[in-house]
Amino acid sequence: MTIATLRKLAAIINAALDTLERELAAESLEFPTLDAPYDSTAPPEGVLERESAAHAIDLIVAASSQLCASVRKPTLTMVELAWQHMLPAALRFLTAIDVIELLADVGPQGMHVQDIAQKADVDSEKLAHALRFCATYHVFTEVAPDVFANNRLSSVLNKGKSYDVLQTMSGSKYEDTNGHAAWLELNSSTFLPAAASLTQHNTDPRTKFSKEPTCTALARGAGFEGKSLFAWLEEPQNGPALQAFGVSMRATEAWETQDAILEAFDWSSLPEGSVVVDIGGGIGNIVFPLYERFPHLRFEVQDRGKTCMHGQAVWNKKYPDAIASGRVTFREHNFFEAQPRTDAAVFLIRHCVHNWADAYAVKILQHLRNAAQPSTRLVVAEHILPYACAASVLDARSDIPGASLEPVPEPLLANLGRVCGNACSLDQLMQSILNAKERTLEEHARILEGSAWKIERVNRVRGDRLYGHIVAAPQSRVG
Ligand SMILES: C[S@@+](CC[C@H](N)C(=O)[O-])C[C@H]1O[C@@H](n2cnc3c(N)ncnc32)[C@H](O)[C@@H]1O
Repeated sequence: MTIATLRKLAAIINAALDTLERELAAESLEFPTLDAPYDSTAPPEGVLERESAAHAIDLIVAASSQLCASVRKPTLTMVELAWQHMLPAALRFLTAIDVIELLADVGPQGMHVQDIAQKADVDSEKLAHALRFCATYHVFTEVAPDVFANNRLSSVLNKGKSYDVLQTMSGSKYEDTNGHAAWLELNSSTFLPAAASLTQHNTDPRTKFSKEPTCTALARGAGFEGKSLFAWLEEPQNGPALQAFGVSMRATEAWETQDAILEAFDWSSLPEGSVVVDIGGGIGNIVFPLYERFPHLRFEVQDRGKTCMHGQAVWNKKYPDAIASGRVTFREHNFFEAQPRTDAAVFLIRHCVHNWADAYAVKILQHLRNAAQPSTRLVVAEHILPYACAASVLDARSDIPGASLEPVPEPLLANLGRVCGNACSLDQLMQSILNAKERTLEEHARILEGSAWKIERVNRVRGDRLYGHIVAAPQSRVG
């Protein structure tokens, strides 16, 4: 490492800022300020979603975090990493007492902690320190000593209801939200015991090689060994967690390029009345944009019984005609049993294979293969984990259209470091709560080939380096 290497990182940041400035200036727009709430519909946000701007932002995130890791005293960085769990703990506290919605009502001048504490009936000193901790990581702005306002980051956790309405609610506050507050709640409470138990689980001779969903770090930590996460979530005492889980799936849409599902497959090429079956579709949220944009298609969402019931209620509220007209159906179906729909044009499976170790994932995919017609296509929507080193021939899989990744500038990590951090965190979460994983392209290819599907192409919507839609066609039938 030399100063010249550090300057290369700074040059990457400067060049990427030039790109952002150019793209925004072309439309007489400014970069959105960190001090104002996030509005995904504002014109600058549309520009920032475009491929070239999104890539420039990735380069800034990768280069700036690599620069910080390079220049800062290592002991300070490692101490900071050891404390990372405190941030979601503080955010959960603030979300639970609806601070974000309270601050949304007062706007940029913010509110004094004494007033927030009085309304929320909590200790003002503890509250001030939690808010300052978050503001130090750019979530909330401390506009004056002990006066805090929402900003671009904190506003993402807004549950979309006024503070006063939230105080009158007896049921889940997460219903009809963007899912981000529910995702925070789930990860900072329900899933938290997994982190504390991971080392014990991975070193105990009884459990360290387990690939079973019933013998996980979370099951050990939360005391439900012998049951799977999904079965445990359905127990009566876990009603709020199950509901938070369902709603939090909405937040997962932010992992992908906006409305990526619309470009994940050539949906318009499907004949009138074609059926798209969303396997393990949860409440059917990924179907929302497809339902709106492609009126010639019909949809079946399959999941476990309770989730289907929840999904039907969500659809009846959001699209009263959808189920009534028969264009959307829900079916309780266990994807480890024979697939009842043999007329599917597309089997869509999003964020399900990452919940299972390879042997289980192959079983799920085999059932789909056995129900496929020659024209049926499988669309697997998942992360495609890039290696942290320069991509090998195997990772690029250059024989598969769309699989290769553009090289990144030196000296960045090949997976753009922190840009890949969320996918790697999810990978670790999957391991600790389900003995499962996010997969590299090689790992995806292995389970698909093992279930007689042949990858036709990988759609990386608008150049997305982390997330892919793998389109596969049936190979010769398996048993
Ligand atoms: C991570 S969620 C993904 C939901 C949805 N596909 C999405 O992308 O938002 C996994 C889904 O698999 C469902 N699931 C788990 N086990 C299942 C099974 N044996 N049969 C059918 N669905 C199952 C869960 O209920 C959950 O809705």
